Amino acid sequence: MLQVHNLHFGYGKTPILNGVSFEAAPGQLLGLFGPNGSGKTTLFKCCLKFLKYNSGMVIMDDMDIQKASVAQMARHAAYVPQEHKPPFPYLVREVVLMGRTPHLGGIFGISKRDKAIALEALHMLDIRNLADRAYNRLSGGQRQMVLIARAIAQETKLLFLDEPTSALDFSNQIRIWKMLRRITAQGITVIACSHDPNHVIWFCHKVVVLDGKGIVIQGTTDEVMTEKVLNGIYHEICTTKEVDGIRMVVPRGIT
Ligand SMILES: Nc1ncnc2c1ncn2[C@@H]1O[C@H](COP(=O)(O)OP(=O)(O)OP(=O)(O)O)[C@@H](O)[C@H]1O
Repeated sequence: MLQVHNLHFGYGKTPILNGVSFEAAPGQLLGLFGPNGSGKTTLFKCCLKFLKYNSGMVIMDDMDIQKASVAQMARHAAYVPQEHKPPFPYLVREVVLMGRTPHLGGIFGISKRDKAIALEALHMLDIRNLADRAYNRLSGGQRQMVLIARAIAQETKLLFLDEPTSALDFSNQIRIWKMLRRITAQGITVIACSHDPNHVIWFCHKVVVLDGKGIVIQGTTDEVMTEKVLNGIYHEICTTKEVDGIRMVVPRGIT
């Protein structure tokens, strides 16, 4: 569970998050939505203690993150950044195994169980075939899936994903969003940024919309992802349609 109370943060004198408050319950997939530069990554970084917020409170389960050590944070939350390219040619299975670091047991180091969990995460993402490839020689989309596998292997109750399918083909996008929905059914809380309103409508339970100053609106996906709200964000270019019972956003005026 994640609770954010009245969070304030700015870069220097430029405020980005003004009194941000929201909650993501166990088993919820929460979408973080808003135009470029609206503060989504900044909010993630504040929640993960990569940035020090000016005031407010972030609670993970029962833990106030201000009082948490790095090791405690890593046992509570996994993070998939937008982009990550390490300089060393680690193998994919080594990168995924790094997700186990917060759980490694002292002198015993990596156990058979850790290896099995990492392997299972590769299976879940359907990328076992990449296990012995050098991570820094993969395509952007392949790297994105490896990072998601690493986060799954970390076995945390909270997952933060920054545009998790931005580099993926259509089929992999849908596969990954479905998988995120499946893991929420196990009680995991997933918070994911997305620029695709359809992904938010189809897969998220709740959504928080940011605008570079704070929250514009939040609520269930049906309440928030309306034509009116989307046209406010994207300057009147959206229309919503229903196809086979599935609601979708399409751009106006492209024919
Ligand atoms: N280190 C920094 N120093 C100063 N300003 C920053 C810094 N990082 C981000 N910003 C600014 O803060 C604002 C929010 O950026 P952020 O990356 O959080 O937005 P975002 O919603 O994640 O954007 P995108 O969808 O484009 O990834 C932007 O105006 C950005 O230029």
